[in-house]
Amino acid sequence: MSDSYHPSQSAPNSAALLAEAALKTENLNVYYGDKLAVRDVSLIIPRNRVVAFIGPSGCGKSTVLRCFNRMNDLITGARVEGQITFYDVDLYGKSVDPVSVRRRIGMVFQKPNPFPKSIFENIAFGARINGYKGDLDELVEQSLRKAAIWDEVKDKLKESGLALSGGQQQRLCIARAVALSPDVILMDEPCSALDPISTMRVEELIHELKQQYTIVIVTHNMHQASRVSDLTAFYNAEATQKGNKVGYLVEYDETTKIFHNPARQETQDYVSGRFG
Ligand SMILES: Nc1ncnc2c1ncn2[C@@H]1O[C@H](COP(=O)(O)OP(=O)(O)OP(=O)(O)O)[C@@H](O)[C@H]1O
Repeated sequence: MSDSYHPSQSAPNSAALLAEAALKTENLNVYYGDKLAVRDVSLIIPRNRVVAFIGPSGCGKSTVLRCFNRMNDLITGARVEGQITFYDVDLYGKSVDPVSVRRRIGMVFQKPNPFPKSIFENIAFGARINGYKGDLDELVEQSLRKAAIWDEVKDKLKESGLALSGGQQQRLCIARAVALSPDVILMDEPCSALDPISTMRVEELIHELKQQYTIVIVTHNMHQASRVSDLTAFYNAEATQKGNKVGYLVEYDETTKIFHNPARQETQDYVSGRFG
């Protein structure tokens, strides 16, 4: 085990953690084929908090994020060891249906990916196939309002979601995730394809959404991590003897601590831009 790994620092004992644990990983290892991609991640994602994952490219941020809603199940050869619990239920337990996991733990991707359908159908479609029995008009309006895009689209609900700007498309995708009433929303670099104004809108939206949802966001933008998150997990990667790189969690704590007074020198080096 590397000198840089200190398990005690992967579980902060801070005020931000006083909320109930929504997600918890214990000694999580993720492999692609026989290659270990991330090792020994233990952390708690508290309910109704925003947690940012930061770190250099390839350190496993997206890999860990995808474990939270079993998206890695869809990648041939991907394998998880250790435990992930979602409100104390083993997320990888034999009786757990990955599709229902993804309903409760939604995901927004780097590139906005609306369905090639109307704005209305982008929201209504998922609800309908999930057997939603309520008023679809109401659901569409409420979801678009929660994603702060209702005013911009309310007069063109029949138009294609693909005709919206990139920033609007991303908020539409957030509305689509919200419409399924998830507990957690995972966001994998949700602003990296957006201009600064759209980015600001999405960041404001994250602030609003955390009243109701738990959010985990992967971001390369450290200003964004410091603006939007309550807690930050810093990952790094190191070369193994075989010459592969393996990611690990260096430090996890309140965002202000990670950015202004981290416990580890490698965190300090990264947040001050000295590497990565
Ligand atoms: N589908 C896949 N198949 C095989 N290996 C993968 C796959 N996805 C990721 N990896 C490997 O797992 C490791 C971690 O990748 P991951 O994308 O999780 O890192 P990341 O920190 O999110 O990187 P980035 O910031 O560049 O998105 C890398 O070595 C990567 O090559």
